[in-house]
Amino acid sequence: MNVAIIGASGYTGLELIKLLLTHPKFTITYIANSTGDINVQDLHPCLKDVLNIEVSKANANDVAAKADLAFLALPHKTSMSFAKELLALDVKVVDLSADYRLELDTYEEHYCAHEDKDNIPNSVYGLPEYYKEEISSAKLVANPGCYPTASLLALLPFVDYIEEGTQVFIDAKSGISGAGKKLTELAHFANLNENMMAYNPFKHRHMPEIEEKIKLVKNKEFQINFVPQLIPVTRGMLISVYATLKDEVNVEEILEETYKNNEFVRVRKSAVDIKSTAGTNFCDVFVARNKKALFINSSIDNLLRGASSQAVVNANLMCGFEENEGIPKLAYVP
Ligand SMILES: NC(=O)C1=CN([C@@H]2O[C@H](COP(=O)(O)OP(=O)(O)OC[C@H]3O[C@@H](n4cnc5c(N)ncnc54)[C@H](OP(=O)(O)O)[C@@H]3O)[C@@H](O)[C@H]2O)C=CC1
Ligand SMILES: CC(=O)N[C@@H](CCC(=O)OP(=O)(O)O)C(=O)O
Repeated sequence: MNVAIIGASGYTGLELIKLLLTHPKFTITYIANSTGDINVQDLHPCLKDVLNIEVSKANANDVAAKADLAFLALPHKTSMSFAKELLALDVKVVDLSADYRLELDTYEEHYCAHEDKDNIPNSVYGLPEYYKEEISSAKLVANPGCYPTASLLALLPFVDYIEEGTQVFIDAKSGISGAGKKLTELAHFANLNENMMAYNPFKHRHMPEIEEKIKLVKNKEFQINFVPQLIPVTRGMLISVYATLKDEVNVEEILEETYKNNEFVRVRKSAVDIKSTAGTNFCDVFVARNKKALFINSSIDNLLRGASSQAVVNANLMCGFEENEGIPKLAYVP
């Protein structure tokens, strides 16, 4: 199966290149960024003597001539214009941006005017543990955001047991690669080194994504109080959910039961850490209870489970391959 990567000069684009180079069923036949006219080895010096391919200026007709499926590792808004053209040319799309993740109203409230409204109903939310069947027959998969991936995998098993009307708090910590390769004052070494800070508390665009998916999957409405924070690491994401249960239920059993047939969620017996999932597609989850107080803890690699390896899992399912083909399990430890 021939595949294209658009946005190959970015952080998630590079992760896609690395995953697809060693994938047993996919072959990279086209890679692009906004300008083209450069060899991938000059774009990413880490690929010297590993991959020798010219990077093109992104063009949908060229993608359709060379590939059956395209990964869009593009900023939101840019993605939807490419996706629209590619789908019309019968190319399957896995979109890593936010463009097809939300219902139209929610999207337009938190992002911008949508330019491809017709394809929104055809898109499937690419969280395989909850949408596997739909992903398998999809032509367009909206890969979830990194924060929603880790938060939903932690929270969804417990939604039916949380006291309605109570507050759910999500404390979310991310490595700086979550912000992409663009330079910002926040990401400046002197600002982030040996430092930590919250940003956009209760206002982040992933809060409505989490609320919307809880409603769609579990038909329950919760006020999610989401606080993202930056920590001085390159990759990794640690989520801590705090909530109140209706009853003193066996939370360990609920978690084990939910994920017993899911290869890429590991239920841990103690609090999780980010190094054990870095470099992998795993989401590690741990749960603890103090009377009716609930603590759920999850960790992922924001660039992999939060973006590129989850995108390849979705592509595997869309193409009828095994979910785990070419998906990394060995963490960058120590
Ligand atoms: N980083 C992360 O942890 C996660 C990111 N995501 C999402 O994935 C997407 C990619 O993120 P990330 O890799 O971090 O972003 P980066 O900013 O690192 O890379 C963006 C890429 O998009 C390309 N691009 C921008 N505009 C165009 C255009 N008009 N035509 C062609 N290519 C274009 C850039 O190319 P050029 O070099 O030419 O500008 C670059 O390759 C985003 O939507 C992001 O929100 C999702 C989950 C996690
Ligand atoms: C650390 C950091 O800046 N993280 C990004 C989220 C990355 C991500 O998953 O964003 P998408 O919804 O665009 O896919 C942010 O807060 O905007």
